[in-house]
Amino acid sequence: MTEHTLTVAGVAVDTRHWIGGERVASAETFTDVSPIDGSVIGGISRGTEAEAVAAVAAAKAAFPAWAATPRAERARILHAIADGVEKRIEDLAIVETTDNGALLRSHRRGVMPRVAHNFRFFADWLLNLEHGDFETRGHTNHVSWDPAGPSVLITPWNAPLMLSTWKVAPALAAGNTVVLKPAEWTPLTASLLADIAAEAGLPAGVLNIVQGYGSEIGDALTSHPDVRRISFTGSVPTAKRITASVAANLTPLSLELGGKSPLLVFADADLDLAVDLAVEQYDNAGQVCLAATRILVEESVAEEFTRRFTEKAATIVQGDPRDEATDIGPNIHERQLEKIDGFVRRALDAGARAVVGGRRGEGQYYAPTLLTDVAQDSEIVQEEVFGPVLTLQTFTTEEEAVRLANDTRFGLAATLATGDRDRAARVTERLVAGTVWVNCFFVRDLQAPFGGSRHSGVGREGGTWSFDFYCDLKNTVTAPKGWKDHG
Ligand SMILES: NC(=O)C1=CN([C@@H]2O[C@H](COP(=O)(O)OP(=O)(O)OC[C@H]3O[C@@H](n4cnc5c(N)ncnc54)[C@H](O)[C@@H]3O)[C@@H](O)[C@H]2O)C=CC1
Ligand SMILES: O=C(O)/C=C/C=C(\O)C(=O)O
Repeated sequence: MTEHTLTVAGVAVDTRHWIGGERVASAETFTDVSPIDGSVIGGISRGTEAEAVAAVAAAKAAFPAWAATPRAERARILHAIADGVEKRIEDLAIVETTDNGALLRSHRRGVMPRVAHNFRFFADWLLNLEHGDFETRGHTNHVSWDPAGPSVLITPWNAPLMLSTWKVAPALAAGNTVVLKPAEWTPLTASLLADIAAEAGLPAGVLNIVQGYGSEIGDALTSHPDVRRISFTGSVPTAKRITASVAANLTPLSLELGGKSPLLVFADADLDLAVDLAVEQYDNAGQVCLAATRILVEESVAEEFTRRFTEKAATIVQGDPRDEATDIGPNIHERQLEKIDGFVRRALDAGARAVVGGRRGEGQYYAPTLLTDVAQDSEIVQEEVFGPVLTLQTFTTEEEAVRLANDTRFGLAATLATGDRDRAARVTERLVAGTVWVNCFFVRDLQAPFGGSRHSGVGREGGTWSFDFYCDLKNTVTAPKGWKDHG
């Protein structure tokens, strides 16, 4: 324990950066606050450009040796990190919940096991890399995956360790070194990951973590000429800024951004299932990029759907995310709550009706909200709120349903509730979305491509898409003749 250690729910967390295998403190700190009750968790090193540059230098220095480390050894260390995550699931879960307010039970049973899986999955991916050689007019083509170099990974607060390790694990497996910049509202579990990685034997400089405000250190990271890959999850405005900053170096960029995804409920659907799917969109207090926040219901069942939805929504337990019985915790930050409430106020002023909720609760909690009487071109239908706010619109034909579903600038996901397979196939084909769920939601598999079209992102993550992004793919074509030993 040092003066830089915080005790968070009984867990020791270092508040400094992790650069070149050492803890580095900034002269200044920023204050980390728990959304559960607004209490101050403590001061975290407030990174400067100098520390951002030092982290890239450490990643650059460590790159040749890590890239040359045999695959089996890289995979072994990644599995050791997964072991470390599994041993510390309880610590990681309670620290994450304290920091971002998402449900403790989800962190324990779902999220942190997935964090370990991220490392195991990409370790195994590395060991099974293969693209069979193939021939062109007698010449042999051989594909190889060269590590790309230092990679900057910038991550958000809504699923901090899960979304960070989604990037860290494939980058490390591919042989890249990493500078991770966690979101300033949720800095803690990244620091624990540094401890776990060091204990697992990850060499110094292979994983570096710089804490701080994106607005202060983001450009230093993303415009750095030694950075070979950048992967970002977060908002569209920040993505645009990063895109501009990488232009000088043409640094390859992966962007996973927001959404305004539809849930289409057809009259032939199992209505109870459709209602369950709709209420699920409040999970994590609506702070999920994939959330289907626009409910589109076929006119003939809209009244009944709304009745059942309202009944079901009334049973949602909102409160302390550490309680097993809680369904929805707080929103991340006062600033975010003001943003959410602003969206709702403006929608109500414009004539929307709050069938459910429509106001702030105590502290950092926002009442689960369903708004009807909203126009397709209104702000509340077009913009990502990132809070527990859903809209409900109706349609009368399949054609209209598809048109409304596709009519935003996003294209991340879509969910269908229908009892008709042919309809599901027809509609799915016409939807602009990176993921379509039919009669289900949030069934996720790391093998699947994940990401969005239009303003929802650039590129895909998951499986081969993540792994290949962090590599310089090379095809070597060898002639059949010319070898001295063959004459
Ligand atoms: N798609 C998603 O998963 C997410 C979407 N959002 C959306 O963004 C809205 C605003 O949330 P914010 O926290 O402000 O998102 P943000 O996009 O500003 O933050 C995400 C990450 O980007 C970093 N960042 C900020 N400015 C940067 C810069 N100039 N260069 C490099 N990195 C920078 C932040 O420090 C953080 O680590 C939300 O209301 C929501 O609509 C936010 C988080 C996640
Ligand atoms: O958990 C997943 O598989 C994906 C989660 C993605 C988000 O919550 C996000 O990017 O906001």
